[in-house]
Order: sequence, then C-alpha cells, then structure tokens
Amino acid sequence: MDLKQYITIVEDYPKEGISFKDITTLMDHGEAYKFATDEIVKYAEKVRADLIVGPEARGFIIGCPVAYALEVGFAPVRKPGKLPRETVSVEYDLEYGTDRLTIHKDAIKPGQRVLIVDDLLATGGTIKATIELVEELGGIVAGCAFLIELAYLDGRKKIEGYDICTLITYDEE
Ligand SMILES: O=P(O)(O)OC[C@H]1O[C@H](OP(=O)(O)OP(=O)(O)O)[C@H](O)[C@@H]1O
Ligand SMILES: Nc1ncnc2[nH]cnc12
Repeated sequence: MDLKQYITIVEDYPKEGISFKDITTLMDHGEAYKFATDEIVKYAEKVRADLIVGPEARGFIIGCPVAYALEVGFAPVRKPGKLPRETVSVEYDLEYGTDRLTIHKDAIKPGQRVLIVDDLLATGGTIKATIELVEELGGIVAGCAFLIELAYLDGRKKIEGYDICTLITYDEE
C-alpha cells in the first residue's frame, strides 16, 4: 500500500521554514492505519520486542495498537508532570524548540527488549532522549520504528548503531 498518499503536508507550520508532515489523514482511513500498524507489528516480532515504549503524544497513536496486537505492555514517555509514579527525565532538542521527557522509573525490567515507536523521525532529538531513558532503566533497545522519516534532517546520525524501521521516507523538504 502506498502510505504516502495519506500524509498531509502543511508548509510553514508551526514555524516558518518547517514543513509539517501530519498523520491524521492516515488515521482517518482505517485500512491504511491498520496496514501501517501491521507493518510495525511484523518488525516488532522480528526484533523480538517484549515491551513498546512511545513518546507523547503521536507516539501513543502508533505505539499503542502495536502493543495491543502483540499482547505486550506499553510504557508512555511523557512531558514533565504527567506521570503519576516516580520518574527519570532527560532534556532534548526538537526541530522547533527544546523540551524534557520523562518515564516511570519502574516501567522497564532490566534486560527487557524494548521497541520504541513514534510517528516521525525528524532531527532525532526525541528518539535519542527516549533511548537514553530506556537504557538508564536497564532496557535493551531492540529497535526503533517510525511511520515517517524526514531523511533530509539526518536524524539517523544521532542514533547510529541502533536498528531502525521506517515506512515512509521524505528525501527532500
Ligand atoms: O526527531 P525529532 O526532531 O525529535 O522530532 C520528532 C518528534 O516530534 C514530534 O513530537 P512533538 O514533540 O511535536 O510532540 P507531539 O507528538 O505531542 O505533537 C513527533 O511526534 C516526534 O515525537
Ligand atoms: N516536520 C515535522 N512534521 C511533523 N512533526 C514533526 N515533529 C518534528 N518535526 C516535525
């Protein structure tokens, strides 16, 4: 299935010069949403993931159905002040700003094989920070799966050595 046809591009949003790639049209189409989820489920099986971790908020949209299909847990990575139990946190850079991410301290059992799932790999700041959180808790990053990769931002460079799966690639803005 050609998933690119379901991605909406918004120019100069949320800031001038940013070409925003939006997944909501894909989510409107159940068959495309299911196809994308199933592709990531296949990848999760290949890397033998036993926990899914996804960053707020769009990482939940893609990561939770993957966890459901695999019958494994989903650990949310959230902005500060949102998670109820004790957390660890890390600061990171975004394509349009900086922020901080947190995860529950007891979310991962040491040695657990974690698949990190997000909607999009842009500069790689979010995935790098999420990897740091997973590893700080003793998890093994089995792989990183994204619906979209903005290859022109070179996010892969930030996570060299980790296994990556992306379903849609944009080589140019
Ligand atoms: O590779 P990066 O440059 O880090 O960018 C990718 C991240 O940016 C977006 O999330 P955002 O922080 O905008 O939050 P949202 O999902 O809550 O909108 C997107 O969902 C990824 O998580
Ligand atoms: N260009 C972009 N489009 C959609 N989400 C993003 N998150 C960070 N950069 C983005």
